[in-house]
Amino acid sequence: MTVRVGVIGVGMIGQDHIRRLTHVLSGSQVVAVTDVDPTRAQEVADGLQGARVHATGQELIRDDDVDAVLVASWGATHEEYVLAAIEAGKPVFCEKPLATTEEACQRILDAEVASGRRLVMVGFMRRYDASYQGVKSAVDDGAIGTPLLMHCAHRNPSVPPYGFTTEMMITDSAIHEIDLVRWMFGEEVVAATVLKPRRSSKGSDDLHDPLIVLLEMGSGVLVDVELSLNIGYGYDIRGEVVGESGTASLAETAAAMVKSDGRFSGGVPADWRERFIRAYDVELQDWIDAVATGGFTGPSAWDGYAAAVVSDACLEALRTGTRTVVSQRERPDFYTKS
Ligand SMILES: NC(=O)c1ccc[n+]([C@@H]2O[C@H](COP(=O)([O-])OP(=O)(O)OC[C@H]3O[C@@H](n4cnc5c(N)ncnc54)[C@H](O)[C@@H]3O)[C@@H](O)[C@H]2O)c1
Ligand SMILES: O[C@H]1[C@H](O)[C@@H](O)[C@H](O)[C@@H](O)[C@H]1O
Repeated sequence: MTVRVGVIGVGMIGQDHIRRLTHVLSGSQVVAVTDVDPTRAQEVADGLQGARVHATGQELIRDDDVDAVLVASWGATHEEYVLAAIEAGKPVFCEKPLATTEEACQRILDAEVASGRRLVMVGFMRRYDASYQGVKSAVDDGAIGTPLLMHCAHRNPSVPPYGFTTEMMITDSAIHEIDLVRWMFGEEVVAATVLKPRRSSKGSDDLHDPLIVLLEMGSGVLVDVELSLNIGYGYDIRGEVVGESGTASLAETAAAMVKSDGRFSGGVPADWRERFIRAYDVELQDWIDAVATGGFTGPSAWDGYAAAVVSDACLEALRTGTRTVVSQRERPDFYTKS
């Protein structure tokens, strides 16, 4: 079966996912697109054979020729589309974040549980990255002993000078590490603290960049996350778990290390598209395969909700400057198979 996909939001990642669905992966075809920028939607459709443009996301979801929906619009718009896809009984891949508040994620959970079918997958692609999987294997196998700490760095070369707020450093960027550590350690974050170091002059005046986020896991594992969103030199994602008897770190990602003239050098990825290109491929193929067989896979709406609860606690910690306890609702049995 070829899964006929409709894409809502055809900006950077929407177009990148369309490229992989069309030219890299198997079993799917992009048959419809929409965007609040109709010119952009038309340009993207023109590059696809026979894809139609819908005026709205709601209209695209109702299209009988669309089997499954991919949401890649701005975070705050995800909720309405995910809810509409659930109502239409169609599988939906939603880019992170699932929604930008705990309340919005709760509405999605309630709707999916009421529908009786697992329809939502959230785009937390780092779980599909070979290097993160290697670190997780070392943790799970006991190769480094009981885990005690994790150090993370999330460095973007730059973010747009307008529109990217300090809060988005949490909701849009740190949300990756929030999901990642829940997956890495198989437990929940119970408290969060956000520290504001000296501000970089490279970001916009109202952006407090960098930030340090401290996440306390239920077992006592402490995670520190450096968020530097105007680091300049490239897209650099780092992670190291410290255990009682060893450490496990993400490897450098350069394809080659060149040694010459008494020096060594290697490339740093330009952006997330380059760094996680394989992870996105594996993640979306996994989704397409699950949709084709009527199953479900990957990070669930519960994972999206759990990350949003922590992200909300981080925002509170950012506002108040204090350690903030995370409390989540009881996990419905519906999500125990994740
Ligand atoms: N997993 C990842 O690593 C990753 C990487 C980049 C972006 N993202 C996520 O993907 C989403 C899009 O990010 P982006 O970088 O592509 O942004 P972008 O601004 O490049 O693209 C977003 C597109 O959505 C459109 N849009 C906005 N509101 C809409 C609405 N209500 N209906 C239809 N279209 C709408 C915009 O016009 C734009 O074309 C965000 O949620 C972001 O967090 C995830
Ligand atoms: O939306 C992007 C994307 O999620 C990237 O993976 C992340 O590194 C950026 O910080 C964020 O702004």
